Amino acid sequence: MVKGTFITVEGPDGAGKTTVLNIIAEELAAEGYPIVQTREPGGSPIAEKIRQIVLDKKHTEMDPRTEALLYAAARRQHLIEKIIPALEKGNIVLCDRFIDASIVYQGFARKIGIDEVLKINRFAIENTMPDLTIYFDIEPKIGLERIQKHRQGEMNRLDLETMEFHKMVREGYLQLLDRFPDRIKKVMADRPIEEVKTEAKKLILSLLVKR
Ligand SMILES: Nc1ncnc2c1ncn2[C@@H]1O[C@H](COP(=O)(O)OP(=O)(O)OP(=O)(O)O)[C@@H](O)[C@H]1O
Ligand SMILES: Cc1cn([C@H]2C[C@H](O)[C@@H](COP(=O)(O)O)O2)c(=O)[nH]c1=O
Repeated sequence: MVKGTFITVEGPDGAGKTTVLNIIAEELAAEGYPIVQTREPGGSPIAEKIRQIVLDKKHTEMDPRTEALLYAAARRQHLIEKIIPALEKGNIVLCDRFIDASIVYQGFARKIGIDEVLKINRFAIENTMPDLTIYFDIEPKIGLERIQKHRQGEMNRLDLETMEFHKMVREGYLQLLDRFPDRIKKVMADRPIEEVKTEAKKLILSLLVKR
């Protein structure tokens, strides 16, 4: 039986997910919570190798379905090697992106189709879904400007997509938010880091007290 709590963060590129998750993970760990922080694509040795392939700027010829399969494969390996064992031990797993990213980026923005992408992801995750997903909402222009300003050298293949693609990503997330209001909670991410962190942490703590 799974004893832990599975929490994911999602949102357009540059929304501040990683920055805020790092702070929350550190604070919760210092407060005594058993935290396992991880990310997608990646989070385990094999999945990190897949990450290098899928995000490589040189791979401009990658087919959308190949891309979707690589994300799903990385997800499967990460789940089996890291997420499920951590949940079985009763940890709180904080994961930077998960299945919603595939639904939005590959299903919606790449136009493969949400049902097609869901099918391969159901195969990958069986029935392990997050207990809570915090969606960091931001206009893509602001998110991309943040990335360009602070970490231009680290722009990956997806960051370099068209503005139209990034607008579709946000639109896709907003549709998911409407579809799964019990699981996905929105935080406005175009505010100072401290404010975004406080609101996201509140959502996490309110879930933890219920369990
Ligand atoms: N609230 C904020 N206000 C201003 N700058 C921010 C804020 N949050 C994060 N940043 C900065 O924006 C940049 C992108 O942040 P971060 O890498 O955390 O975003 P992300 O959502 O994880 O992006 P990606 O999904 O592309 O990895 C970083 O350089 C970070 O310092
Ligand atoms: C899990 C997942 C991710 N993506 C995209 C989203 C981002 O543009 C990159 C990951 O980079 P990050 O700096 O670690 O956020 O990959 C995707 O398209 N599909 C997915 O399933």
